Amino acid sequence: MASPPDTSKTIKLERYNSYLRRVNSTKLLNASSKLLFRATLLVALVLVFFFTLNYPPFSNNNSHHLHITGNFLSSAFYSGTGGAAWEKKIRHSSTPRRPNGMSILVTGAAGFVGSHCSLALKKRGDGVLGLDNFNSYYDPSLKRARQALLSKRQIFIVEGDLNDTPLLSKLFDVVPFTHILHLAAQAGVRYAMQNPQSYVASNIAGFVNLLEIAKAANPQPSIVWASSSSVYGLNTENPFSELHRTDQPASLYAATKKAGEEIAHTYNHIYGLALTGLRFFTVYGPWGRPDMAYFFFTKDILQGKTIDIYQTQGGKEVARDFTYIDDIVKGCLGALDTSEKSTGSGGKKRGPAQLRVYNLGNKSPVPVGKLVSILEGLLNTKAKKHVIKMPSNGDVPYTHANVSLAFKDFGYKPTTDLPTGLRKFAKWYVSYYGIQSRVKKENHIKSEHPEDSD
Ligand SMILES: O=C(O)[C@H]1O[C@H](OP(=O)(O)OP(=O)(O)OC[C@H]2O[C@@H](n3ccc(=O)[nH]c3=O)[C@H](O)[C@@H]2O)[C@H](O)[C@@H](O)[C@H]1O
Repeated sequence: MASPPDTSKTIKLERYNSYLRRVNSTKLLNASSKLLFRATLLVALVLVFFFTLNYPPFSNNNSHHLHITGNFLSSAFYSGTGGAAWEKKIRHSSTPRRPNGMSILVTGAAGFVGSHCSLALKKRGDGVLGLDNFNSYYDPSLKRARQALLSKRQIFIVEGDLNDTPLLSKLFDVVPFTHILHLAAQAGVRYAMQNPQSYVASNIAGFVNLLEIAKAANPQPSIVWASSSSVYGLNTENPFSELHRTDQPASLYAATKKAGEEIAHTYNHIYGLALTGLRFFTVYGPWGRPDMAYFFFTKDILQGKTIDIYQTQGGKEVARDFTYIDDIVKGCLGALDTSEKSTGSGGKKRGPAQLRVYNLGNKSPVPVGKLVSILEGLLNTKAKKHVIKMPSNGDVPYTHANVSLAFKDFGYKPTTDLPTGLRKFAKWYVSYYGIQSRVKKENHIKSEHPEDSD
């Protein structure tokens, strides 16, 4: 009889295998609980992130917020926006202090025209909330200084971009703005050759984004926005009237502003938004833009640097209808005051709405050579002039506004001539840049406190 097989080894092996299975299953258990623990931690962190921002996106009655919250979180995180305190500041800044006052969102509020208009609106009792991305197209410290000035007058500027849809939506959720004064833009005629995309991003994409938000808002705001004298481009009729051709822009800047006018037509036509475009003519004055000729000429003259003075290809002087900031502010307020209500609601047009375009100029073109001689007198310094043919950079030879339409509709009447306006600018300039002692001594320009200049 065959002896039974020796199973002792098999039994040992089975015991060993069962031991291994136990060990492995414990390991597996450990690994999966670790995984579970980490996932829970991650979820908890995300939740903490939501709630520390104190931002109530899910209780919002606008359903589109649900899918844009993620984007808003990123913008909120980087710009320090969101939260009850932030919303309170926004409401406080936007609340009118006069009966029937407006509640206005001013885009580009840290900019030249934006800061002046914000102060003027606040002064008469309107509620003003600013929006500005503080980009570095020119020295952002000047924008910060304007912001400080506005802040002293209880005007809050939200730091954000026109293309930040969730941010704009949020602002309209917090405040039912009656008006938008849209001045944020990529400005400058010549810079368009260096950075064309920035013009498309701000002046076209950003504008469309703002209009999308405005058309969906309830109530829809009325909108006044900055177009430009540059839309007249190669127009040769003179002075420029709103009836003249604007289909021959000479620069991409002008083309984007002209595109803005056509886009405004579309949103008025489809959604009933009331829109007014203002064609500004070379605006100058205290707190101005350092990229503009009168500003950098002043700087260069004081520093003894050579300045280029452009002539047309035919050897004629280049001229501009330089318009003083206070006149432009009056024009902006006049346009706001005569704006009718938008007619749409819930993103749908309910009837025809107002659509307007106005020139805001000075009716009095001045050659650039004359501008320089006025500055030389004010600064008591001879400029080192380099007269050259105007490069092919998008500039036009002259501008000259006919403003009779703006006069008829809201009494627009420019009152500051170039020598008077440049004197005010020079006073501000020497004070702001702290060079008053030198200029004052030599030129008897009494510096004025920057706040007095608006
Ligand atoms: O009305 C507008 O819609 C635009 O106005 C402004 O553009 P412009 O009228 O071109 O002003 P600005 O650059 O100050 O040049 C002034 C003059 O100096 C000449 N110029 C310029 C530079 C130079 O080196 N030499 C020179 O002679 C130059 O040829 C011109 O004749 C705004 O910048 C623009 O954003 C837009 O708002």
